[in-house]
Amino acid sequence: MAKSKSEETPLMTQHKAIKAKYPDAVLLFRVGDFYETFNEDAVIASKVLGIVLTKRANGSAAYIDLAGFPYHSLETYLHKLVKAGHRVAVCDQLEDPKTVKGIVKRGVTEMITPGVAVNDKLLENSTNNFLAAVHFGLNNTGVAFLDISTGELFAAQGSTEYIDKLLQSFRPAEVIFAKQQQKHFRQTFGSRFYTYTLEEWIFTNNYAREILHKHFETHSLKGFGIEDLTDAVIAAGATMHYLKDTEHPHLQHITAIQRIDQDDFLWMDRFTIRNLELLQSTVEQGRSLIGTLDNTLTPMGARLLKRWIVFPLRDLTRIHERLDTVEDLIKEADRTHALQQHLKAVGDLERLVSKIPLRKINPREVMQLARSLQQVIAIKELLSNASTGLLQELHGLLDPCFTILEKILAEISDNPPVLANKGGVIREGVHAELDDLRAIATSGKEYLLRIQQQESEATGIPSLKVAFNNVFGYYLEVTNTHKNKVPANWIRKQTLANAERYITPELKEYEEKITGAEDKIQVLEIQLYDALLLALQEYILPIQRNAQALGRLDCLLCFAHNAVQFKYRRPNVTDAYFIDIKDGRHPVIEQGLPTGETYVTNDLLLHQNEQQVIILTGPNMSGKSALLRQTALITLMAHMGSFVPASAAEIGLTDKIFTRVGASDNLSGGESTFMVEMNETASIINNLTPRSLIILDEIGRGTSTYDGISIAWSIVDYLHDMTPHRPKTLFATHYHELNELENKHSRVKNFHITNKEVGNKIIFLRKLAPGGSRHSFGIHVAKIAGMPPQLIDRANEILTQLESQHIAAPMEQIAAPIQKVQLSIFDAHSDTFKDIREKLESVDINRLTPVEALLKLSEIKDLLQ
Ligand SMILES: Nc1ncnc2c1ncn2[C@@H]1O[C@H](COP(=O)(O)OP(=O)(O)OP(=O)(O)O)[C@@H](O)[C@H]1O
Repeated sequence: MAKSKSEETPLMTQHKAIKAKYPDAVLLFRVGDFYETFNEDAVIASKVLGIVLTKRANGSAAYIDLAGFPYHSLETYLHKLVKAGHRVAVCDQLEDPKTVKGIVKRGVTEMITPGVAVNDKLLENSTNNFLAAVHFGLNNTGVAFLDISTGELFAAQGSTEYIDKLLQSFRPAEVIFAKQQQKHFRQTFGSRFYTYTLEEWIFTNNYAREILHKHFETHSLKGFGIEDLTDAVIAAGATMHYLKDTEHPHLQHITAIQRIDQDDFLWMDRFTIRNLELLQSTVEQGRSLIGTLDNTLTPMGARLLKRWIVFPLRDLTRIHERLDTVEDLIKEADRTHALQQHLKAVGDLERLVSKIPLRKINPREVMQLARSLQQVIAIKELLSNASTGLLQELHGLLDPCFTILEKILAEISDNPPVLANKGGVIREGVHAELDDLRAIATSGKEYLLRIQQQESEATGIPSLKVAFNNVFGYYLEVTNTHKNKVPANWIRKQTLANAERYITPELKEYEEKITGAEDKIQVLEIQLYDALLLALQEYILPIQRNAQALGRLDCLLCFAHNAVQFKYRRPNVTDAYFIDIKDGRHPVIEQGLPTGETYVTNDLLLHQNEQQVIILTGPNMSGKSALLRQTALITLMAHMGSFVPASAAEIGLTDKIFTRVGASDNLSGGESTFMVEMNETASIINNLTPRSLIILDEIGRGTSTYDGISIAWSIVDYLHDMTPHRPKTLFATHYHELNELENKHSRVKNFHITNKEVGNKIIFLRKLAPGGSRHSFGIHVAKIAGMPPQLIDRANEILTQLESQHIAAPMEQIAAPIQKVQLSIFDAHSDTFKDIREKLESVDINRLTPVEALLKLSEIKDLLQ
């Protein structure tokens, strides 16, 4: 039949049909030895990958854009496309082109998105790659986090604030939710994440349960403790659905759902995780806590440590268990050293085992898995006489899986090739037929060498060689100098610049024998390898248990290592209501100090009944923020079961740590507005308990001075008067007016960070001392920063003038900001708030200084309570 005018090629018709199923993904379309992209995909690929964009004829239809790359570069290019935020569908040839007439069958074999990736190049060893699903229910929000590369699946539900904290802790590479909830998601969580929306029916209870029951082969989700958490179930179901949607049907390595329970962990909201720089520094090239503490030896340990940091324990027994273990590991130094040596030789068991059902594990990785299991034998042996409960538990969990280990070692050769079809994967002696075929292949090869020698002698061509290529198989190569010696019965196949290539009937006869054997060897080796993988599949669960146990052991060994290396001490974590730190240091700053400088240590006591609120003043750059954060970090580390940077520390059990930093510290992410600062502060005040620790760093500075003082003042008032909670609070400020509060409240104490003035220079002593400070030396810091001398002189002049003036504070300046403060801060006192304002209006405001006005305000409030 004649082609109609606009008819495209069959290849493009096939491409169009497949692309229609993946409209929002870049389709990598395998054609021979290349992955090609067409049309809009080609434009993207050429831009992102820097490959040439060309045009190609498409039958009698319009020309199309085209860009491609060799198939063996897939991983490299995939990485670039996904990192650039694209979803990629890999479309492979599903038949051998040699055996098919006409167009080869093709289909998408894998879809890669930022949150669904198993390719090594896309993954970071020490970081999980989580896909998250979020579902807003009627009363709760559900979330699930799934890492297909490790098989871990977590689920939780609760308030949006809780889910926000979990999102900050797990830092998913991609978040999915229902299309209809898009606006809600943006309003609640902003645009911090790479997101993708799915149809609403996927986020339903029945569908989620159906998909989860089927996958886990259960009738309920009780075993995972999430049966009643409908929104969490929906989210977990959505993640599993998404994996199947992205062409990942083999998920036997996802063996459980782990419930995350808010009450099990010391609570830190997302602002605290950010402000304390737990996972990431807030400044470019700065160090985070994880960057300092992570001395783990395995990827499992490194990933787990990140979770231990954002989910510190809240259970005294479990904290002590970890501390006891760290102490024991330090004491038993020889055993610890041996454990470390064996752990170093363990591969990424979690990710290796996850590749089994996905059929992505190569022979070399199978061998790595076996060698890791051999280390398990040695580690288990070393733990056999462990004295602490935790090490005994780990000893019990370790299982070298002897049967499969022996099978791998018996069947896979010592140094196998990466690709199963390359030959040499299976050892000799495993399969009789394979051995016979190998004998033929090798003797054939030896024979070819003999031919080479014989022909060389017969023709007198010394440089003659037998070689092979894919086009005409085995051939004889003769350099141009000896061309004239070639016998007449040789058939010339190719002429090169310096040589000619020939074949002979004898050569072809042997070639058939050898290649026949080699083909059979390849088929047999792949069969045997597949059978081994099938057997290995039965061991997914025990190997995962090993991986988890080794991850925990690694974290504990890391704590022991840090304790010795950084001179950390065991904290005494008790159920008291105070925090008493002796010679505390900031774990991150102290490691980053230039050589020769030492960190100035400080003692700090926060006590619910005596020293509940500390107002900390001192010059700019003196170390206020460092002291605040080190107190929070020491408390947090103690709750992780780690030793701490202090000579001694008594840490009362803490259930929540809140940190807030004045707005101008957080200029990134569009979160620098004063409103955000106030929202954050309001959310602390509404969530406090007697075991909470609050770190406030220059709260109120995001607005005018009077507004700021008023807010800071009323926050301290409020926290002090919060009976019976009395949350322990550290408040650093440049508002020296707040020092007045010590006289007003029994549990508010002033401290300052000392400095010394030598001539016109300030030396920071960084020691904490009782009493408030009156100066911030901001102008001095400006001078150090290199401001021009004229500017500095002028600033000093203005400062002197201001200090000598009596600045009256119009009462509106005090009252107005209070209106601005979120009403939620005054939730319990909303009537009081109204009364305060009435009383305020009756005062002759023009006569008062700001501080007097605030005292008045406070008095009025007290009166009304
Ligand atoms: N105890 C200490 N020992 C040694 N160096 C310290 C100590 N405390 C702080 N520093 C160093 O001083 C720098 C400034 O400290 P920090 O940011 O805590 O000052 P600050 O008083 O909060 O300043 P500002 O009021 O300007 O925000 C830190 O980055 C650190 O390098």
